[in-house]
Amino acid sequence: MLMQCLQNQGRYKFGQLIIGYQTRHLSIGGYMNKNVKLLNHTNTHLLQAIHLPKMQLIRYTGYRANASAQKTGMSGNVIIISVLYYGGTLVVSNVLSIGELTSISINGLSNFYTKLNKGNGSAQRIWEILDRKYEIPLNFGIIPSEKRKGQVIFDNVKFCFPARPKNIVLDNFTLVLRPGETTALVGRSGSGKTTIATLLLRLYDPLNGRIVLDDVDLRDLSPIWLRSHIGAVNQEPVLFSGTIRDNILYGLNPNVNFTESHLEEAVRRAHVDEFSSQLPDGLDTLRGVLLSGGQKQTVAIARALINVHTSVTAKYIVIFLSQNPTILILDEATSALDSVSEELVQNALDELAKGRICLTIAHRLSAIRNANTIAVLDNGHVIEQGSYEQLITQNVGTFKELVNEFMMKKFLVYTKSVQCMLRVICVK
Ligand SMILES: Nc1ncnc2c1ncn2[C@@H]1O[C@H](COP(=O)(O)OP(=O)(O)OP(=O)(O)O)[C@@H](O)[C@H]1O
Repeated sequence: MLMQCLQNQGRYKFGQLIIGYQTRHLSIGGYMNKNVKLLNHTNTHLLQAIHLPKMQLIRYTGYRANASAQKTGMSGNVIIISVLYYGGTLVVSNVLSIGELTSISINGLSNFYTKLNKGNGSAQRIWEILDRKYEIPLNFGIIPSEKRKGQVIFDNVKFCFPARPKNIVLDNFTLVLRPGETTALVGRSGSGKTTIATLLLRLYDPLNGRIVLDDVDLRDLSPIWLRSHIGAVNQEPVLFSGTIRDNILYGLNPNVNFTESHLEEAVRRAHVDEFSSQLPDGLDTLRGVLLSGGQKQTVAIARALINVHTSVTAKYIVIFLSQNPTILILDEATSALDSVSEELVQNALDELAKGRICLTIAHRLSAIRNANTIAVLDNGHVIEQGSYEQLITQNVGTFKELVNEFMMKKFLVYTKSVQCMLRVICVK
């Protein structure tokens, strides 16, 4: 109701609505902890990225939640007093013993007290998050008058996360992402691939060096403008409570000319329909958060796809959404899919990447084979770079090792499944 009402009044964007969604549940004490969990560190970035820190709205919904919690508390008290009053009359008329009445009251009181404490703890966490100061101010920086088509350059970037200042993640990292080209990042786990995507989204600033988009340092650009030009699908797409449809459409600019057929096409191409059609309410099934990892990824891909399609006539990620993104980040976007769906979805993503600056991070060969350039990362810098054909023909090198390891893993999986099949046949 609240969301509908505010949306009708055009007081905030659809993405903001999600927070309304989350906080709305605060009024139902039992759900409080579950929903507050969503507001963790990563999601604070998410809020930044989808322009959510409109404190007014969040505070508004926070107050609403607070008011609702108070109402719940008060109604609880009224119920207890009524029970005591009515129970007292039953005791007087010997229908109920004092012991029975006391057990009912103590039970009710302890439930109420537990919920009250849970509510207090959760509300505190929300306020802590709302009171956080953003290190990267959102409403600051250049908003270029025209859409950028140029290249992204990571120029001698050095970076470590503030939480681990001694762990240098990137050192002397230099890479050029060219418009219309797909650049794939490969490397062992922990080599810094996702960190590069994080820096491109300007969730952190480098310690040394710079990242430039069309000769402009990202630090000089408006973060809101920058993020609105980046589309991303990541390893663990964040889905909110609400329907699958809400999760695909969230962040979609309400002013764009969106039609149901755009949604249907994105759903079909991302293969969301394969599982949504089995659900009783299809795309309108609630609790999008209960989907499997692979299903969540398809929903995130549908998000990215719909933004591209609606922008043709008329807004990732998973997490970040943008209207016809100039830059596309695919961070293990198909890692949770089975091999058949992976191939189909990969084709859709390859098409999505056309004409954009695409940064793809993947462990699977199928996701990088078509990349124009593959950069192999080790200890935070590029050690090998070239096309798939160039790198694969090298006799030695990290890329070759990674490919061999990948082939070996694939072979082991294959032999295991053959063994299983043979066992089933023998048992039969
Ligand atoms: N938020 C964070 N705070 C502190 N350290 C972090 C944070 N995120 C990542 N790291 C560290 O930074 C290094 C690089 O992590 P990153 O996620 O970029 O690696 P990756 O190459 O993407 O790995 P994977 O292939 O497993 O996803 C790791 O040592 C990791 O522990």
